[in-house]
Amino acid sequence: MAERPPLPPLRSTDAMPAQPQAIVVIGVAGSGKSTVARALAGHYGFVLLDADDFHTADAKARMAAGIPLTDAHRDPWVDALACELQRAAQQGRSSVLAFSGLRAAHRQRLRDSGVPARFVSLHASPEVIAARLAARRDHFMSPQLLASQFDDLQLPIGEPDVVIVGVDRPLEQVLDEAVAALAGT
Ligand SMILES: Nc1ncnc2c1ncn2[C@@H]1O[C@H](COP(=O)(O)OP(=O)(O)O)[C@@H](O)[C@H]1O
Ligand SMILES: O=C(O)[C@H](O)[C@@H](O)[C@H](O)[C@H](O)COP(=O)(O)O
Repeated sequence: MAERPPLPPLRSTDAMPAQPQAIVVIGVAGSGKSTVARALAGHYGFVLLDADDFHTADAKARMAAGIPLTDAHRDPWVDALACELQRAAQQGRSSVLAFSGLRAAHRQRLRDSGVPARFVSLHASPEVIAARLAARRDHFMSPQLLASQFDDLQLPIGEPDVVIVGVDRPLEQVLDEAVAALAGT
């Protein structure tokens, strides 16, 4: 992954359970999943997993060419992510996973991994996200794919283990809200 700047420190006020668990940071491309997941992993002392690191070369080439993944492409990738959550848990480690999680069935696949999971869903308008994607460098994902990302997004309405965080504000505020929302779950 590309080098990213250091993040601001967070207050560590919330007690996290001893049983290994997963926090899954979801949202469309450019919503801030990798950035927020990295900060949360540091905050809680959890293992950081980024779903971008588990794509095949073919899948990355497809996205770089501006062709969206289909669910048939995503299915084995999500299976591999569920295995990674299990692997960390078997080692007694909790994890934070950055994962698009656009499809309800794929969120459910991670729940079905057996690792207790909570989700942080990052939301902003297409205009805000488009500006961030346009400014992002050194990433395989074509900014042209944003429209298809919103088309494929099945909002996590009625999923009680999902907290929704608006990201149209400075990162420090996004992180504070995510930590506070997770503490309330
Ligand atoms: N709250 C924020 N305010 C401004 N820029 C942000 C914020 N969160 C993330 N970014 C920037 O937006 C871009 C996309 O973030 P990234 O973490 O790569 O998103 P994703 O993993 O969801 O594709 C990056 O350049 C990142 O530095
Ligand atoms: O960081 C990003 O820009 C995105 O997460 C990007 O990497 C892509 O969206 C997924 O990895 C592919 O999966 P989906 O087609 O399910 O979004």
